[in-house]
Amino acid sequence: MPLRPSIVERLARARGDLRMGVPVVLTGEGQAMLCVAVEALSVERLAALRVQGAVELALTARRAETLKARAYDGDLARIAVPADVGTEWLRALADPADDLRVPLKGPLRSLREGTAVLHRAALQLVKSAHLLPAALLVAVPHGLTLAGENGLTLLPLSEILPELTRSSPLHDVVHARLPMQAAAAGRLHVFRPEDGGEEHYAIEVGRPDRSLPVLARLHSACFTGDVLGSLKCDCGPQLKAALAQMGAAGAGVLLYLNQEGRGIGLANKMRAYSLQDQGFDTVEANHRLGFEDDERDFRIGAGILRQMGFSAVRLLTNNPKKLAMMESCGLTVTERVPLHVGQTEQNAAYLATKAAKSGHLL
Ligand SMILES: Nc1nc2c(ncn2[C@@H]2O[C@H](COP(=O)(O)OP(=O)(O)OP(=O)(O)O)[C@@H](O)[C@H]2O)c(=O)[nH]1
Ligand SMILES: [Zn+2]
Repeated sequence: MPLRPSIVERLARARGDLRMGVPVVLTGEGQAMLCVAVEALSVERLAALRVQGAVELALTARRAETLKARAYDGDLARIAVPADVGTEWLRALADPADDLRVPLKGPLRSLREGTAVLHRAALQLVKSAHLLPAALLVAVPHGLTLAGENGLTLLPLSEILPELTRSSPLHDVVHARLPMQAAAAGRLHVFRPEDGGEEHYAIEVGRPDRSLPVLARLHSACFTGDVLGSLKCDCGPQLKAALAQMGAAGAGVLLYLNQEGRGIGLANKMRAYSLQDQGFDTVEANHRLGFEDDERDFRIGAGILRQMGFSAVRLLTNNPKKLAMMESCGLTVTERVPLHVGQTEQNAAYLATKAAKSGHLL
């Protein structure tokens, strides 16, 4: 292997850069652009970007819709950033926290000339870094030289696009016995992706027969529900009930997928909770932040199950998308096992919204 980092390694580095507010350089379609995440932007970096050229803001069409800004590129909007605005102006466009208090943010001039391919990649990158989906971009004439001279991560579009859409291979780095309250015969496997992303866990209960459909649960991390016992969702009781059911049956597999907040990360989920306190439901809150309802990659769970030798599942879920994704990844779902536990007064509206808007089965 050469010393130079591969594109997968540079992408992992770029996510770290973006979280720290360090620019990366995107190239493609004969263009080069500096890119910084708005959430991590400092006053000094904004000044340094302005020295390089005109600054543009990329927002998802979801966020643009709330801001009443034109999204000429379909799924995203490119907004011209006036020379006299500061980081606060930009942050207010990225973060809906004070939308209700300050509804008119603008006027916003959307750009329609040229291409949005680098902007699109920039938004995918900041999302994958679990930041607010808002990026600042500046076109520069010599991206390669600029990156080399300033030690910036260079990301050619042709190399990163396939990586941004594929699911990284995962490796079972370690597994060990873990007796649990719900099942004395437990075993925890830690799966680590090759792309430097989140690790995921598989909890095997008993020794499930690989030739038979296994009782399985794909559980997405919910720090608030799983650990703190939040009453706003049903995650904690679902986790407990799934393990208890596997313990009682003597066999099963629970995947604990680190896709907090349906894939947007805990900070963004807390932003969504704050919007929910302003009266928006779980889906509306995601949209106002600029995300889709559900940003999870369900292929990960299917991949882990296959790697563990399972080909058929009895899936504990109320989410039809999980069933569809299992099937499309080549796993047979022989049965959906409903998992209705943990309904509270506080989560009744949340569960009703999931049923009405996200197709959850009651
Ligand atoms: N963005 C966002 N995420 C939430 C909210 N409430 C819970 N979550 C997250 O939603 C996910 C719930 O995951 P799962 O328990 O796998 O749920 P599901 O898709 O409803 O499917 P089943 O439980 O299998 O029926 C977790 O990642 C939670 O952190 C919310 O209001 N906003
Ligand atoms: Zn939850």
